[in-house]
Amino acid sequence: MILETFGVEKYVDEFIDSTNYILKVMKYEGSQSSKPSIRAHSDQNLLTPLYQNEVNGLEIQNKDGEWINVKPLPNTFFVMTGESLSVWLNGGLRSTYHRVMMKVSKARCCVGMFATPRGGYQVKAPKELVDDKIGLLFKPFDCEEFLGFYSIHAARGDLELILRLIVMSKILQSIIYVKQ
Ligand SMILES: O=C(O)CCC(=O)C(=O)O
Ligand SMILES: [Fe+2]
Repeated sequence: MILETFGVEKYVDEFIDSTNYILKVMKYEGSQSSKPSIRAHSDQNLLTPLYQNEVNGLEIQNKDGEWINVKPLPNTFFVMTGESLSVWLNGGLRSTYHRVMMKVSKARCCVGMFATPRGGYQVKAPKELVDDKIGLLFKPFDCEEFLGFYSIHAARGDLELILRLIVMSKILQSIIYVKQ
């Protein structure tokens, strides 16, 4: 549906063939802490459909910086866009900046299907989405290589570098969106 919206549905097969899926089951104990159970971030993959057991906790940030509670609806998936999709669409969709804040004592269970570009596939916007006005906004990259680099540095505790990368990506994002 997203590819159709952007008029690039001819890439659907290539897109699906180059995607891996990781199913993650998460459980958060109930808590009323003011600290997030998952810090604010954007997923680095393509898309994340989430199913929640009707317990609040997920929040997303809007363009004005306000945190909005995502009300879990029965029999409904909530789909978040990741950084790789944003790159593939040449900035056409913004990745969803989100966090988990537990405010109730009831435990929250959540299932997420993380659709991630396969290793060896270069995430690059198709030519139809690159015009003379905005050009190619992001350097093509291999998501698996990037995630490997990211986790090695996170495991080494190289937090300063990670934080710098996150700040840089946020600055780049704001420059790109101001440009648009
Ligand atoms: O539990 C959730 O609703 C979101 C989890 C999440 O953001 C993640 O695992 O990246
Ligand atoms: Fe996430």
